[in-house]
Amino acid sequence: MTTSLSLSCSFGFEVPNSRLKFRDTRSLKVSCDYSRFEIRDVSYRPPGTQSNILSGVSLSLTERSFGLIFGRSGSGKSTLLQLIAGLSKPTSGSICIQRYRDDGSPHQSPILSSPERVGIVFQFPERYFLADNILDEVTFGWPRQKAGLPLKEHLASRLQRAISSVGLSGISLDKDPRSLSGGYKRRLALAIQLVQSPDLLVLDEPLAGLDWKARADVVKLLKNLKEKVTILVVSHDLQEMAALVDQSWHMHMGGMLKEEPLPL
Ligand SMILES: Nc1ncnc2c1ncn2[C@@H]1O[C@H](COP(=O)(O)OP(=O)(O)OP(=O)(O)O)[C@@H](O)[C@H]1O
Repeated sequence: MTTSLSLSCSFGFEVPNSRLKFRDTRSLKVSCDYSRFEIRDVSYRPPGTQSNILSGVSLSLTERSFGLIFGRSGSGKSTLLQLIAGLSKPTSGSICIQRYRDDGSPHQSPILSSPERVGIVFQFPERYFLADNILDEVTFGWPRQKAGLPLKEHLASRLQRAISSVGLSGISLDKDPRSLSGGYKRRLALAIQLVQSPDLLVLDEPLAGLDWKARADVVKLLKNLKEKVTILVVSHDLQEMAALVDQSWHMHMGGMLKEEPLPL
């Protein structure tokens, strides 16, 4: 006789096999909470202007899934990413992380999203590299002299995790970031954000300007990353991204967002 033990996934809790077989007749159920990243009725009008760029935008993305926003140029996609990353504030509405019980009921009051919880990789991130070696580029802004040993060890382990999760472990950290190939520059841009352990990673056109090989390389990397972090992408490259996408939204002109399948 075998019994199924069903385990549902939790935030920050790895369950490699979701169904385990046991020699018993009793059915055991172990279940856990999950989180969703939520945009609730957000509108945005830039200060000093008369019309909204975004109007009543709502979106809900389950943790460790991959969301994609597509739409015409000028519809408001990049503006939405900037609000999500905390670079501008919504005129109305809220952006938060909501925990749910496994029966779907909200667990507690939502936590308002803050810039530390979100990593953003802009279009052509390599244009913003400042340092002349990879280590300085990734650790830019970290405490230099004052940090004690425990903090330094903690930062070093985060650095190691971020570097290896984007497949840069084999590359010398002394290397000039500008000498990397196009695909590796994108890996570095992702590592810079991952080192902050964000809850959400937002990427604006991650494949733009890359050759076919680097594009395939970045898609493969994103497939691996989505196991570890929630990802929201703005992209025109729908065909190449399709296999990764769990949920998709169409940004219509006038900044109105609707959940729609990819138009392939
Ligand atoms: N600060 C601002 N003040 C006034 N208008 C703005 C401001 N920022 C963006 N816009 C306008 O808002 C609209 C949406 O811009 P946004 O860059 O978000 O579009 P997008 O969908 O990301 O376009 P693309 O795909 O070309 O990047 C555009 O018409 C843009 O000119």
